[in-house]
Amino acid sequence: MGDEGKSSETDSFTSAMTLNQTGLAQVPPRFVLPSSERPGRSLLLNPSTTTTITPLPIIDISSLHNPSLRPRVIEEIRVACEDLGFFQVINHGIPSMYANDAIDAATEFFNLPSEEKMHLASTDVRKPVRYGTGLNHIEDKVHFWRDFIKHYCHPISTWIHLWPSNPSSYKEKMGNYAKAVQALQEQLKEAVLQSLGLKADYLHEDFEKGTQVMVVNCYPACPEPDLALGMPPHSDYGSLTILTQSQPGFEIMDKNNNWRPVPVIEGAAALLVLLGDQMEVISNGRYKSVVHRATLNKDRTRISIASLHSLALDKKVGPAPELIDDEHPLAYNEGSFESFLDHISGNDARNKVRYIDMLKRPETIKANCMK
Ligand SMILES: O=C(O)CCC(=O)C(=O)O
Ligand SMILES: [Fe+2]
Repeated sequence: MGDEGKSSETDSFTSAMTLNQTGLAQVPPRFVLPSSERPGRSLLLNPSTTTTITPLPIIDISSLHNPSLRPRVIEEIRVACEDLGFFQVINHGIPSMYANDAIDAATEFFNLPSEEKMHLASTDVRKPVRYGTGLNHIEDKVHFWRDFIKHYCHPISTWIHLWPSNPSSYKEKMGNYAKAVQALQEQLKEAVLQSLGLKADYLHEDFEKGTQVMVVNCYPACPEPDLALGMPPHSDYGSLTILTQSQPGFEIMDKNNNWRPVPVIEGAAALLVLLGDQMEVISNGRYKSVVHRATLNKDRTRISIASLHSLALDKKVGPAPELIDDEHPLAYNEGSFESFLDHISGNDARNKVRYIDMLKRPETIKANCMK
């Protein structure tokens, strides 16, 4: 790497955009991952693969409102959830302007001088607004190539005054997108529950008391994208995540442990839908939360906005009783995300322990291994 002489220079970076503008030729050593964790093994990028690549599901959900066509859409959702825990939706009713405006507001925010953003900096995962960057020492030990801001949304009226007030349009643009995504999530959650054979209003009151957190990520262009990651592999803890990305970089892991890049579909305004750990538990393991990661681009900064929807932090989530039977014995213990937070230390981004792993019943893990 030839980085020794650079360390004082790279240590002085305090923001993703600052790093971007310096035109570094090499990745500073603290971002370089051990070779086994580097990203260069995506299925589409690996010519030696013999697996047949099936396209990732894109579901047109305009017919969800049509009683006679709804079952067909629900069936498509069931297949995608069983296979990948992931799908993209089109014709979802959210004008593309909303996502574009939110991405523009995020870009303006991340372009601000770092001193301004640092007012919101924190490593406390329970903070309602939290700015962090892998490019300085907020997240010590392991550094990932991103800046991010996380903020609570649900209900927006309670939290929005805490969101950034610079750029001045941030609250309005991010707020419009957040509200639209919350409404979409409601429809998708009902469809996913129905696809499991549950009632659309299963745990309705608990979901009403749940949370929506927007995670707004900025991944600056990276001179050596094969050596680092923007976000390490993880699954989201909630029920559903809805994600939009300005550039390619998002990847999911399929059943064969292959990384599958999710391209940006030009003109389609597709939104990405990810099943989280809580949905895996509710489904008693029929569906699995999707493991995903963010890779980096050499020339372009990438923004992604992940809207994480979950049951309340203190809600003990367990499998739906309707989904436990002789063929599908109880596979998870009940447990709240709050109790998980009490058990892990430090920042989620560098913690390899997953919430779902805390909930899996040991005898089920053993039984699955023996299959
Ligand atoms: O940036 C991405 O595409 C992934 C973001 C993500 O997984 C998250 O914020 O939880
Ligand atoms: Fe995620």
